[in-house]
Amino acid sequence: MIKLVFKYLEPYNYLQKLRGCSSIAMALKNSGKTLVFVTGNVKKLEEVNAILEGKVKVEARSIDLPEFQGEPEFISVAKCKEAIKHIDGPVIVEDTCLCFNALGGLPGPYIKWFLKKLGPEGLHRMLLGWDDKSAYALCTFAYSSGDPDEEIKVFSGKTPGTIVEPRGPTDFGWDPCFQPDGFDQTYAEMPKDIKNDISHRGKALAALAEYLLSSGEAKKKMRIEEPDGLIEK
Ligand SMILES: O=c1nc[nH]c2c1ncn2[C@H]1C[C@H](O)[C@@H](COP(=O)(O)OP(=O)(O)OP(=O)(O)O)O1
Ligand SMILES: [Mg+2]
Repeated sequence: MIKLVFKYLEPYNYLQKLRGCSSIAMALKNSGKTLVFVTGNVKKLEEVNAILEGKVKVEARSIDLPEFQGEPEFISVAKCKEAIKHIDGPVIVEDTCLCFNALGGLPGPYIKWFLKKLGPEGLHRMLLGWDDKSAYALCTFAYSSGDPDEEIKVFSGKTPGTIVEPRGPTDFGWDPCFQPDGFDQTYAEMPKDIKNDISHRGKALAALAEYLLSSGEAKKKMRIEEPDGLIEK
């Protein structure tokens, strides 16, 4: 009997659902083809490894991909097309946006440069003239099976929150100034497993894992197996 591990996606349940998803890990283990995550950001890699730990083995390749402009899906697909030039086999990349609602979604995909020049404190100050401090973090993964003729698939995760005065450790980007809705801690202050459970990245990876589990094509490419009893519908 086949069980769909990811039927719907609710906060707090992403990791629990991923934990039930060991067939992906088994498949990738047996496949000889490892899923390669191309990123130049070690903190992203840490989170991806923590979220997929024991389920999907991800091999990292540090390549500084171009910073494309445009809508998040376009950027992610463009990064993926660039990445598959360097990798033989299945590849994932992701692009992360931080979008301020008062600013029509900006900085969005350009957050990297705003963060670099202004820091988390400056990001908070950008909204001082606005009553609306709401924002959302958006993560867009793009997956290629490795076959350049095949369509690149996109998986997104979005977490709403508020831009606050920075609080907590400063080791990962804009985490200190983003407080997700329903929490009184910023991403930086909260335990890593809680962030990963509710984050833009956790949600996007849950959607990606669901696809890998349910897609016949991906299963064939990576020889994903579904042992009887592990999954049910
Ligand atoms: O969960 C996060 N919490 C806080 N900050 C974050 C997060 N995720 C990305 N960030 C930062 C990194 C970069 O300053 C910008 C996204 O830009 P983005 O192009 O996607 O990342 P990147 O260039 O560092 O790595 P990559 O080589 O995968 O493109 O936001
Ligand atoms: Mg980048």
